[in-house]
Amino acid sequence: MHAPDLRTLTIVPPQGPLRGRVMPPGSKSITNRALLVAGLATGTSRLSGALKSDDTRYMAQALRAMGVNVDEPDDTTFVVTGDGRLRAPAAPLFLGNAGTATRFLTAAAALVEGAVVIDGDEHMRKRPIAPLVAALASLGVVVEAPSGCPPVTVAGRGAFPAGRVEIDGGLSSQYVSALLMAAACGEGPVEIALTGSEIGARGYIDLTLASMRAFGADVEQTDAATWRVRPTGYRASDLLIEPDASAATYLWAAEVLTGGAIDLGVAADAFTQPDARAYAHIAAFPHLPAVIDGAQMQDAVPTLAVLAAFNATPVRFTGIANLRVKECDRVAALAQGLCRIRPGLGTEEGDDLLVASDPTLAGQRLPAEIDSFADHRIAMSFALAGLRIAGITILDPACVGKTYPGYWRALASLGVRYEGEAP
Ligand SMILES: O=C(O)C1=C[C@@H](OP(=O)(O)O)[C@@H](O)[C@H](O)C1
Ligand SMILES: C=C(OP(=O)(O)O)C(=O)O
Repeated sequence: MHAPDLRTLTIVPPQGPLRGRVMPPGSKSITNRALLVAGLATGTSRLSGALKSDDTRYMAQALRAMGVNVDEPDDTTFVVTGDGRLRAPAAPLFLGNAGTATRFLTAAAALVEGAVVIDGDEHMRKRPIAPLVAALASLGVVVEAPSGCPPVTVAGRGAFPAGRVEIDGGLSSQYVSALLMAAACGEGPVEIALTGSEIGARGYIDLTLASMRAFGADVEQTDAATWRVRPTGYRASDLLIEPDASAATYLWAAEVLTGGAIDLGVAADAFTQPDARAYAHIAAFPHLPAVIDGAQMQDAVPTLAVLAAFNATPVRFTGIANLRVKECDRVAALAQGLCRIRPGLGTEEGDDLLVASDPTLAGQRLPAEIDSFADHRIAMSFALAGLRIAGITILDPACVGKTYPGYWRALASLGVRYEGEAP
């Protein structure tokens, strides 16, 4: 019943607390970083605990198309063998709606000798990449993206130019991560400096630095907004990838919403990913703070916003302007979904989201069709509302395959049923 090819999924609220053990899949962010840097290394790297999902499949396929050998001996392992070079792919690299793969490979394409076209689906084609393109061009890379979004064409000349590059990471920290990772394969040292406003997602830069260092890169922060990357290239390495913190937020929220006990097999403070910061808020439920700054836990905002609907008091989400350029406009999608459940439950105020909150929602039957906008996080977070409200239907439930293909099965393993499914 919870097969991912269904067009809609209506959740039956469980009768009691959810209990059991569910391990979230491997981190998307770390898997796609590790795949890239392992692909740039010389030798064989074994990545275990990895995520297998749409986003990581696109990265793996793109690397294969550029001559890297990527084997998949089991459901959670990639074995990557490279020779320190990327070759020109025969066809455009299609990366679906994987922001990490698209941004990271745009910078890495400069390492190819020849043309690389980086493209994605209709959603990716609306996600801005102009700041990264401008930064690469300023270093002398021949690159263009006429619409400011993919497709991007890079005419690589086999090396990443040395020098200093400035980048505005305000719209996406992935631009900065992309430059950092490619820079280790520079012709000489590369200095990467942030301009513009402070980037929201510093934690993702830390993840990038950790992945680079795990594969032998030499990168140092020279001041609050500048990194210097030495031209070491990468050394093949084995890596155990931690579970995905963003995926964990749904399980933490399911636990507090149902008063249950879900063992994730990993403590909240063991994560190195930014979204693990959401745990402290989730653990405070139903007393979430009046204002949550989502900047440092961006992908957890949909989870927190749906949880906030059941909170004792209203919650305002700030620092979330760049949620408008994720897989969909998440600020608008969250407001719309919340209002489908009950008019006025979610309101956009500028770029803030105000969740009115109403603990009496729990236990009611409020049939609502939630448009996922092809966004895995919208689908997964509104499923949480379905744990306490009868009649919540998620449209396009298969979109969870972007980062958590086993999500519906994971909830089912905890005792959640879907309408039409035998009890
Ligand atoms: O670097 C990463 O792995 C990510 C950075 C964040 O995106 P932005 O930097 O575009 O905000 C986050 O939303 C995305 O899911 C993963
Ligand atoms: C924003 C996300 O993904 P990406 O930018 O990697 O496509 C996400 O997974 O929530």
